[in-house]
Amino acid sequence: MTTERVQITEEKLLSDNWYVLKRFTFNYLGKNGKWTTQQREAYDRGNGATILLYNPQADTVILTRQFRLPTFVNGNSDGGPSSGMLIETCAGLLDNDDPETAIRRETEEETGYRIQSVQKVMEAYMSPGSVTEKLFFYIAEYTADTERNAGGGIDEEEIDILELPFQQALAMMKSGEIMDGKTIMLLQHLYLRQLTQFPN
Ligand SMILES: Nc1nc2c(ncn2[C@@H]2O[C@H](COP(=O)(O)OP(=O)(O)O[C@H]3O[C@H](CO)[C@@H](O)[C@H](O)[C@@H]3O)[C@@H](O)[C@H]2O)c(=O)[nH]1
Ligand SMILES: [Mg+2]
Repeated sequence: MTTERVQITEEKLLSDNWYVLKRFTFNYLGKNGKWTTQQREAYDRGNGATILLYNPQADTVILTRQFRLPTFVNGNSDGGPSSGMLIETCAGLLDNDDPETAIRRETEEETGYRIQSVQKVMEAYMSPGSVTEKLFFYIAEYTADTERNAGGGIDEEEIDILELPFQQALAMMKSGEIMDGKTIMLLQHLYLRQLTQFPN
């Protein structure tokens, strides 16, 4: 890939053991008008989608909880039973689907809910210094009558489904019990929407 300011000159595969880690060498035109040669590593897991399920009548949300190894090795471990467990909005990789198809699939696999209409909230790069992934954010309503199966994930996944009062989820964000970026973004989005009649 080449633009007026950036020319990628080499792409070296460092690992494709699971997802793909590459080292890029590129020429970069600085603000001072000089070209430098630089290197950066980038981890490519494809793009993803995430969703907050909200029941407006009951004022509750559906979140998930699962073991996340990277958090376990970076402070999320008190040695107790919740070591490495992270509370998150339902999320998954697109796996060649468009974002809306992917989030419907993931919602059913992980939470069991077969949702009707989904609303797009935003798109965001979540870790732009090292991870290529762009995440597509959604919100959808569910009710006690929404069709559902057991959920819990596929293959080796062990995903707990949490139905929480929205106010409790907000309090857990403030107390540090919820520390996942995408989850905080969606909870804050819903909070702002309620507070300000922010357009959907
Ligand atoms: N064996 C093996 N499995 C892996 C590895 N890395 C990931 N997996 C598994 O691959 C599956 C991918 O599940 P998805 O539901 O598609 O993705 P996700 O891990 O939930 O990712 C979503 O959440 C991330 C964390 O917040 C997001 O970063 C990402 O965007 C995505 O939306 C998970 O079961 C995960 O454990 C690996 O190195 N080895
Ligand atoms: Mg997932």
